[in-house]
Amino acid sequence: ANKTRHFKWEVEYMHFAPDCVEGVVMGINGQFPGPTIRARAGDTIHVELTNKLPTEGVVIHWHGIRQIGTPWADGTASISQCAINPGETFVYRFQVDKAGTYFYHGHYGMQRSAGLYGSLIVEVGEREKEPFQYDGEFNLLLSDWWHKSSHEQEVDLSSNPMRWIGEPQTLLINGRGQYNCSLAAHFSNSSGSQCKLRGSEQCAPKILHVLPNKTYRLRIASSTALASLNLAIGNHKMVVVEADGNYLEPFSVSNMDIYSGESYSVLFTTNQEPSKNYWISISVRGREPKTPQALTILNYIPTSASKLPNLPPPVAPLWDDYGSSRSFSSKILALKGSPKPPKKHDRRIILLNTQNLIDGYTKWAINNVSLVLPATPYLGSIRYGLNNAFDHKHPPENFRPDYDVSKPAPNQNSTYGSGVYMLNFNTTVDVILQNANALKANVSEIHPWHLHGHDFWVLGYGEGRFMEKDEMKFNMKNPPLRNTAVIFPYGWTALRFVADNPGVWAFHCHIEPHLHMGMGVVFAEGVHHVKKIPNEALGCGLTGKMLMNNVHN
Ligand SMILES: O=C1O[C@H]([C@@H](O)CO)C(O)=C1O
Repeated sequence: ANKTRHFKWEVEYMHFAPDCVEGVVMGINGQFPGPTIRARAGDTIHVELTNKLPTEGVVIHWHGIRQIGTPWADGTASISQCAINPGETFVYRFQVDKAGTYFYHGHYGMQRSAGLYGSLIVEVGEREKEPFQYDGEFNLLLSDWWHKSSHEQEVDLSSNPMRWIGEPQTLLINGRGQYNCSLAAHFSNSSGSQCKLRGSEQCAPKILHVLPNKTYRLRIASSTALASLNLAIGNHKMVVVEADGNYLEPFSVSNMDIYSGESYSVLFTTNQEPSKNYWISISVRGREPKTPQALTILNYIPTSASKLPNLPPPVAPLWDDYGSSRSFSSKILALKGSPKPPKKHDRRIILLNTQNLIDGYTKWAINNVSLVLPATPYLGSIRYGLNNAFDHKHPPENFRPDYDVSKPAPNQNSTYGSGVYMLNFNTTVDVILQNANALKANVSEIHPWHLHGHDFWVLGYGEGRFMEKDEMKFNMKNPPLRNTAVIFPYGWTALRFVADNPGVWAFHCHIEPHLHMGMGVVFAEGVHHVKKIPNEALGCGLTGKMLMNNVHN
């Protein structure tokens, strides 16, 4: 039988030392990361969220949950709801319809960077079975951490000239990392010192205790604000079986890339020498690494957990070895029997990603429009026909045919916009994400794009500018279903989804500072089918005024 799982949460700032340096984190019920939600497919999650932040609003997005029939519970400020004010309580009530590894996080300003995140794990329904077997499981929620507050980061990003937030000080595994020391200092020839941890500190790594000759499931999700990651387990192969809540055709790797917004399950077998322990390492990929590897230990019971591995930690592929990144991505294919994409698209939207300047402010723009979120959340304004709530100019479907994606833009200026891509209900939409050169010559960055309210099929990746003939190479046989997909430097990525979920949905770069600088678009479909939106989601902007007028009339 399906259950409703009740949670009462309070979001508040608290002192914490995620990387052994005390700072302030945004925690939930005194915990950082927030509490793990565990449920079964078909269950209803009921979170009564009270904002205990003294002076700022908050929302929580349930990343990977499609919110079918509950678009107001998607937790995106200015899109699905008004931010919850200090002292107020908002109820998130939604169904988790599909088993998988998910997480939740703040979706307002830079609150994810402030530490507002946690795991959401959906097990298969009572009478269902996973298509693989294992003896035990662990959960790794990965994130990155700065010593500057998220408020200072926001001011820095919004300044003229922009001050970039820089690379994170520390990578965190389950909210724990070590700043300025390494568990494996004895293997490095740099001056790094050996961490002195007794195990009771907030930053002490969570060790994975395993029995020999068993198979374990590792659930992994990346909530990083910026970093692209690579995970490896010393001496152990991993079999990748799930991505973003969808089963994959299993494949074996010795290390794997994980971009912000992605989740995976891998299986590994404890078939190594049991008198030793092994490293689990998280390293930076895709940006010049200035952040040391994060480490924890795979401990073979009954070997002492404090015995450090006698080999150096795994070495990740070089940060700019995109060949290795592409090769990993190309192995991700849907498990046989998974839903297949419709053969034809009804509409194809091509989205050029550029870094721009608007009056000297550094921004990211999509087809030359940098997203600014309106004061009235779109879901309410579209549902109730409040036409002045956002730009009614349709955002562009494409970009200039003579644009050279391999060079800095000849005209680096762009415009602000809050327009919406209105999708016809139940139609098939292709999105081609087109990467380009950033402001500086010879720079093009990785961007993991995340879609709310849907999974999409990843039909293919290519280099250079997308051409109509590239669709001949789309994988129509077993493309993976996902909610996040990366664009590689100077490349394109082709996605297909069916606009079958009434609501308004963000589609954006999951690098939090990039979204903050405008790197996203908004899709809306079937909004007239949306049932009564709770008033608590509407109490701001023009919908707030509408509610007040209704009371008075
Ligand atoms: O948005 C960004 O800005 C910086 C750099 O381009 C300018 O400082 C960077 O690395 C980003 O990803």
